[in-house]
Amino acid sequence: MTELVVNNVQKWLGGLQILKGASFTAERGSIVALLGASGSGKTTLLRCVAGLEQPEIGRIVIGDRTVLDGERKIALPPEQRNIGLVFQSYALWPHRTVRENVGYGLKLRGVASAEIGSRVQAILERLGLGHLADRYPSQLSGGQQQRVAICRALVYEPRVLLLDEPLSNLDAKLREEARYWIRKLILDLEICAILVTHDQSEALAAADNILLLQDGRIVQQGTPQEIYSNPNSFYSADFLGANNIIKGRVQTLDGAKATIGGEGWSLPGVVRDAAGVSGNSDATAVIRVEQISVSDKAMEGGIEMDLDDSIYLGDRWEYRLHRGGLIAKANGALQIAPGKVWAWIPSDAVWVFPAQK
Ligand SMILES: Nc1ncnc2c1ncn2[C@@H]1O[C@H](COP(=O)(O)OP(=O)(O)OP(=O)(O)O)[C@@H](O)[C@H]1O
Repeated sequence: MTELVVNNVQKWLGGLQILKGASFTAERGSIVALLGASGSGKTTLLRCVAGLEQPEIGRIVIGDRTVLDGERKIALPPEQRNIGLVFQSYALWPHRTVRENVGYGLKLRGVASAEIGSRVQAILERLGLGHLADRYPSQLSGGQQQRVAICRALVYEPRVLLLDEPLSNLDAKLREEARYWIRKLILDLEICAILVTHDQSEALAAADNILLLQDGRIVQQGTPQEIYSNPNSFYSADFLGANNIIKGRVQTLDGAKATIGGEGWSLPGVVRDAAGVSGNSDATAVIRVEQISVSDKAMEGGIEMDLDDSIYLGDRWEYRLHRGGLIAKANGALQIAPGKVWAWIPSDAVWVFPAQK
């Protein structure tokens, strides 16, 4: 069931158009990640859904209620939107206990104190914080503070939970755990969550759908698998994964099949964005690092390359390779001595795009 509809949202700030017509939908029991480079408009889009910014143009529907309609001049305030908000900074009140932090919004809305008590206790128990209810934020770890911020947003029983970089203040291990339990919580509660992040691994691991933003536009949307393995532009291909970015010239072009090459090298590949790619044009190829396999034994169909170094990374080795002007990185389980090697690069993993600066 669709819980959130965002249609052609456009927003100007300081005389500049920051959002240039964003449209998407989000379903109950799912997480949508807004992913993109710094300044691409992720936070502004989230703030528009929250009601903290009023877009000049567009329509936003939460549940069955239109909360924004630029044409009809409808713009409901945040407290009438049935949303929960979690900020990067958590924004807890330092002089209020955990229980008071979580219950304060209900009190402002005139909910009876007995009901506040039971709702606050229930959500604290659910997130494993029941025993910390009387502590102050300064007496909690970063991870616990983050859970309190999420409790405070969930205690309203919102239809849509809006999370702005909620994990970025946690250390790497806690972050990995948090994205797992937050995802589970949202699916269990059968609500819908919008997660702003600039961290691709967070979006890939936590979201059902990813919206990739560039310069105020959603340039691609899809499941994590679609976005990762089927990018429609150089920006999408480059934003995700660990990549080899290779500059060359189109040597042959036959429909979507292209050969790209340079001094002493040539690779068959597929054109992913045809605009600007033609016979003999400059081009840029993207090859995910994990797509290249390397062996010190001759491989049929492999290309001969020089291995300059094997670098130990703990869970794998990183190979530094070159052939003429072609420079690439690859991974493998074994150390390989510098010298002649063979690299296997499937042609459908060589993604050819128009030349990038
Ligand atoms: N109040 C404002 N007045 C003018 N420009 C603004 C204002 N707020 C944001 N911007 C600009 O809007 C653009 C988008 O900002 P936004 O914070 O939405 O990006 P973001 O993708 O969330 O970036 P980040 O990952 O760095 O938080 C940026 O260029 C920013 O400078």
